[in-house]
Amino acid sequence: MTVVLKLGGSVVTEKDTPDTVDGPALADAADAIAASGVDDLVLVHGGGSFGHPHAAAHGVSRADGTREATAIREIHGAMRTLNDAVCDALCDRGVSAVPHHPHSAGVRDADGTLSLSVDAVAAKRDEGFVPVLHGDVVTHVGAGATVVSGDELVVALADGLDAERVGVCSTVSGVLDDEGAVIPAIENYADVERYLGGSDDTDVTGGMAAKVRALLGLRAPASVFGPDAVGDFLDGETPGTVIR
Ligand SMILES: Nc1ncnc2c1ncn2[C@@H]1O[C@H](COP(=O)(O)OP(=O)(O)OP(=O)(O)O)[C@@H](O)[C@H]1O
Ligand SMILES: C=C(C)CCOP(=O)(O)O
Repeated sequence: MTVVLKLGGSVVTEKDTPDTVDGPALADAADAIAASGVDDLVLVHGGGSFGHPHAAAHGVSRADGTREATAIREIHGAMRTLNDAVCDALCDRGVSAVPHHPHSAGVRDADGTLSLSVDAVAAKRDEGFVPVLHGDVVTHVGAGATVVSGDELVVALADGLDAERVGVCSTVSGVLDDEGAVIPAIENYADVERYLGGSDDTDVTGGMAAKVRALLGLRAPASVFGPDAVGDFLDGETPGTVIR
């Protein structure tokens, strides 16, 4: 049973300090993953204070591209640095985490549709590794290169690998209503659109609104939950908000 789990960039980084890992938060998440014993696991992490400020500085988003190789390398390089930190934290705890960089595995066509080759991800999983992907910058036909969010990768991986469970860990304990209460389940974007905003920090991919929209497109149900619930999710529980 394949499980796809995204660790939000706002969880594993200090999102208001550029290029800074949140060491204790990353350690907690890595501890929970190591303790879970889930072996068919594919991980994704977001950009946090690594990808987003560099993308914003170059005017690059999911829709606005760049043709500057230096900009592409800077954004991708920042994400590789964060990916190294995430893989290090996992390997230090005995998890066989290996990097998988979407920049070399994905492409957007002219209308923005993402194609992500999942064969190499599946092969890593089948060989007992835990592939660790990340939000990145990918070639975009007609636009140079644009940002791909970790949430889009979660959708592509979950469907491409026929995952049975999908988890998205953010700083919030779920999708919240206007009184700050966790919405238990979402089946329709229009029902919750009025509650959904962008991100509190520099975020070129859209915060919770884009997250919910992307997860509603999944075949498998997805849970959105906070950092304290990673272990519960991996133990088979459904903390936070279920999106189906
Ligand atoms: N209705 C809502 N419920 C919960 N969070 C919301 C809501 N509307 C907006 N948000 C914001 O969405 C943000 C979570 O999305 P964000 O994209 O920042 O998280 P992430 O996935 O952890 O980070 P990253 O995009 O760097 O990976 C939070 O900052 C939160 O304030
Ligand atoms: C900004 C970059 C490069 C990645 C964005 O990924 P996300 O934080 O999952 O939206």
